[in-house]
Amino acid sequence: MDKKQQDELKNKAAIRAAELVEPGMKLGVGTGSTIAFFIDALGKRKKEEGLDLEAIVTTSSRSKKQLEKWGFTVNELAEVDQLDLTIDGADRVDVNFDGIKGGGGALTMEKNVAANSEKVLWIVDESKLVDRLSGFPLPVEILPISCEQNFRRFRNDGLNPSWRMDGNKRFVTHYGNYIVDLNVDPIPIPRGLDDYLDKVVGVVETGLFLDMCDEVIIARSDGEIEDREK
Ligand SMILES: O=C(CO)[C@H](O)[C@H](O)COP(=O)(O)O
Repeated sequence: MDKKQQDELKNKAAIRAAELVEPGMKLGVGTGSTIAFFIDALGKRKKEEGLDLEAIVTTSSRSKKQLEKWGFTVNELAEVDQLDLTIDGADRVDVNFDGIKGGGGALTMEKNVAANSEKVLWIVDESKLVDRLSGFPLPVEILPISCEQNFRRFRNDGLNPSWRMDGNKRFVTHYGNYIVDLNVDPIPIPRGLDDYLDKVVGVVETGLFLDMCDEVIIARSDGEIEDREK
């Protein structure tokens, strides 16, 4: 599938997801190229139908800017008690609705927003669907203070780490941290790896999103849009 076809699929799935947003909702909005299509579809609903939301929270300055361009007022998560629905993309989704996220480096915000949402919906094209989490490095956000020690620890523990780069410099997250991508493919026991990473002092968050997603909208290459609920 070339990029143009993949973008068409992302756009189709994004339009379907935007139809599920109800007036008055408190909505979480993720980050990425699929979500950029979703924000445009949501913005069109605002323009054409006057769609009004009680609150909208997002997970990157990129998405925030795009939402504001469509006239939405963006709230901070801390100002909102509980979100009704969060719509986001994903890098990989397995048969249990567990996923890898953080390809765009926004995993910490994305996980915080998802964790404070009644329902989480991911929109993906079918290339992201896998039986077991595989085919995409696992992003881990780490504090700069102990980053060298933690990088060595991951290497010694066989997790094949690589630094996320931005040109010839290390990529820096919204919170001023680094991202290490772990090249474990497939991830044999996602819960076990998440528990291990959770115990490493200096790990801020991982791109393993386990037991968080409730629904996935999948755009298939045959043109069909599939809506799977857990
Ligand atoms: O987790 C993410 C950003 O941190 C994105 O949701 C994920 O990378 C999917 O991106 P795209 O829609 O561009 O394929």
